[in-house]
Amino acid sequence: MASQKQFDAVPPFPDNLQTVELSTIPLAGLISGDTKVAEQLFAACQDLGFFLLDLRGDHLGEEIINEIDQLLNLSMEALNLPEEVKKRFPVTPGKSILGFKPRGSSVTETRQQDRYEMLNIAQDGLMGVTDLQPLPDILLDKRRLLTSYMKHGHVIITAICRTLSDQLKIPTETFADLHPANKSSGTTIRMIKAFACTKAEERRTSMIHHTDFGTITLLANVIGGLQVLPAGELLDENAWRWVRPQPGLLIVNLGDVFVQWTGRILRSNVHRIRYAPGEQQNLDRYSLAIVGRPMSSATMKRIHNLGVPSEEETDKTVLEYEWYKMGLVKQGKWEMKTRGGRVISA
Ligand SMILES: O=C(O)CCC(=O)C(=O)O
Ligand SMILES: [Fe+2]
Repeated sequence: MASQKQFDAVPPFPDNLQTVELSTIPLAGLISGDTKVAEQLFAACQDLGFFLLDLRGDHLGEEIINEIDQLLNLSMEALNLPEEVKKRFPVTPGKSILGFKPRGSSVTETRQQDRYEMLNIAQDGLMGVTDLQPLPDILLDKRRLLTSYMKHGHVIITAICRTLSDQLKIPTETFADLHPANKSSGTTIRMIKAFACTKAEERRTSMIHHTDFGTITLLANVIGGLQVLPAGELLDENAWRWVRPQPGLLIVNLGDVFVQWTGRILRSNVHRIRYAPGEQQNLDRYSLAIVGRPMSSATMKRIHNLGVPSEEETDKTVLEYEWYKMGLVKQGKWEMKTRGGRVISA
């Protein structure tokens, strides 16, 4: 998450909102393999599939906070480039999420147009697995910063993978080995701009509720807007809870691949971008994510065989499964619901 400086520059997140209680995991304890921290992380990944990662007071963590500050500023510059520039680097609908996604190209739960833009930059290009995708100069100029952040994200993802494997009592490197930085994957750095809402009718969903497809998402933002649905019904607006952004804390959540790999022990929770609350609503909201995926050739097959039988087994590769899910989502045939979170019964 960004530094205190960035938080001081915007109106405060209101105190009177219903927020979700998230576990706070210290990065230092995660990396050093502290047992209590590992247990706490595993519990959070089963109970909600969301937790906070405290980057403060750790050398690597402080470096990451500094990079996030710079990259949030870069996100603002990139997403405010003239439309004709952004249009030269577009996503390819149905084929690739790399590039700029324009505002309003998807819908929300009310079938209204979305209220966000985003840019995805591939890990593959930054790590030299493939050529870097075409990008505007202001981003090419920051290639070193983007690559460094990507590598740091990979360190965090690897540490979380090791902790989860250990807690599931399978070989430590099981999940980490499926995330090599030098093999093709759908992992991206994602920059998002959710638009200010100055009129009452604009205070609605910006990005529709969803679960993340991959394994681990690392999210940094300053202005509120993210909501999760801990329990209850999608259409019950009272069941949604706000996530309070905090300086130095990354928001981490698990995606669908971990649910499949663990026969639904780990949880991929529904979330969405609502609107920025309180006085923050007058500002555009920028968020920066590393959307972590395993290597594309990995399969979705179950890896962990304790626990209950899973009714959603599939042999598809990660890449095949992603487009399969996207296809069903487009046709409105994919039930967007929280999955996983089962207690190990063996
Ligand atoms: O920006 C946020 O708060 C959440 C973004 C998100 O959920 C996503 O990109 O999958
Ligand atoms: Fe998400």
